[in-house]
Amino acid sequence: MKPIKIGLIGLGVVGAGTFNVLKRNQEEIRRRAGRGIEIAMVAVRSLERARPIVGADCELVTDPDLVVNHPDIDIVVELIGGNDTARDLVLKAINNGKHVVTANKALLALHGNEIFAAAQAKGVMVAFEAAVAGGIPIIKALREGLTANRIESVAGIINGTTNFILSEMRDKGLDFATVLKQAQELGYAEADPTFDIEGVDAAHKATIIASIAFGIPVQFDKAHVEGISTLQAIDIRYAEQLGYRIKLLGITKRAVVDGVEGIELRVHPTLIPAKRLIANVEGAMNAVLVQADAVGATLYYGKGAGGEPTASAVIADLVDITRLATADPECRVPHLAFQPNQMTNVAILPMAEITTSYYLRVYVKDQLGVMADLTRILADASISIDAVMQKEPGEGETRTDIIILTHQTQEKNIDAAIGRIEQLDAVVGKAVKIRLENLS
Ligand SMILES: NC(=O)c1ccc[n+]([C@@H]2O[C@H](COP(=O)([O-])OP(=O)(O)OC[C@H]3O[C@@H](n4cnc5c(N)ncnc54)[C@H](O)[C@@H]3O)[C@@H](O)[C@H]2O)c1
Ligand SMILES: N[C@@H](CCO)C(=O)O
Ligand code: NA
Repeated sequence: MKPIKIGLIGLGVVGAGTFNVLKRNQEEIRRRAGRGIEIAMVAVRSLERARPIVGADCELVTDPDLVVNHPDIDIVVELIGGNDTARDLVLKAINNGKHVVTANKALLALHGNEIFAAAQAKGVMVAFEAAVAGGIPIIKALREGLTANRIESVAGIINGTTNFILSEMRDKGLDFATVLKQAQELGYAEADPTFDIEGVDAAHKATIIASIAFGIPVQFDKAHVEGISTLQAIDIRYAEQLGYRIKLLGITKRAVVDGVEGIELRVHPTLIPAKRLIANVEGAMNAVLVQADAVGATLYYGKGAGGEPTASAVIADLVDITRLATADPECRVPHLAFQPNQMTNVAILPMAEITTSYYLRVYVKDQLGVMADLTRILADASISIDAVMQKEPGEGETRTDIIILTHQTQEKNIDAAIGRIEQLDAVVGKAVKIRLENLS
């Protein structure tokens, strides 16, 4: 059988990784796919930089339209990132009857519904394993391996850059800016690293996960997104003293509020008990914890970023498409796990309605009665306390930190209580609130 022909757009970290792995393992991959996978054309910005990577035989162009319009290309691999051009190119490729592989989570989180509908109409596949947790086959696991289950929740460390930053800050006491620079040099960070730091990249991935886990459309605009830029080193230390690690988690889970089913979809720094496996995922590594009714908890761990780990996922998609290209479209795995006409409209819940536990840090004047005031306000709001830590004021200081861990309550309750706490005379400035998940 003749090799399947690939057109690659973008030869950066992931593009070059894909080229290298395909070349290195081509014989093994051919034996698995049933036919060869050949990169026939690559669209790049700089021909000079690309030639040494692709070698003499591959056609190099600077116009990506030549790739998506080429009659002999079967699969277009989009690895340029961003939204507008990538959306245009992917839709053109689909309309030209080509299958698409993309690592672009931003594109799918924002335009996935449109892209999957177009692909469905044309009978082509859009594969995106690399878009979520890079090399970890989490899309495969959720869409296929766990297909018997009702999925209850997914919680993951799904941004390598921020996990690397949090780990290095905690372990080595390095400052934020130094570690971010290292993450950029190592090829983990997005072109715009604020996407990593502010939780946007993780929210793109969580949005895609929510859709596949629960059979709902992709709805990035409904996700709650908080990053690590305002996280203070002192809270990482206090959390550790209380037996917790702070991780940036992407969380999506089923919830019932006032008898109505909803879906939580949120990204924020989260305290996790230090003894949990996922709390010990360090550096740029990713991990995704899935709770499902039949299988129970399963944990997926590996490299979520970097050229070759991400290429591993891109090429797995190429092999899948190669195997399924001639199959009846009805028999292929649905893009979002559920058949397109079986998606539901369960609403994403507003943050006020979500339920979790909390870490509170309140900076107080060290005076009699302040602890009693804090506990009374929490008791009035029916919020029970799990642990309290009061720090001794430093030498010559009259103010100190009180740290409280709460049991589960709704976000609107804790916010109302914090409002009252901040009005106390003894309380200085704003309270720090960090969500806490036991992830048992
Ligand atoms: N780097 C990772 O670890 C990683 C992991 C998973 C997913 N991703 C995703 O993979 C995609 C690519 O990421 P990357 O890290 O390789 O980025 P990158 O910046 O290293 O590479 C992108 C390349 O595309 C080229 N490019 C941009 N516009 C182009 C155009 N119109 N025509 C031709 N070339 C063009 C750029 O010159 C650059 O070489 C992004 O969507 C990213 O979110 C990256
Ligand atoms: N910037 C992303 C790349 C992988 O999607 C990360 O740090 O995880
Ligand atoms: Na993946």
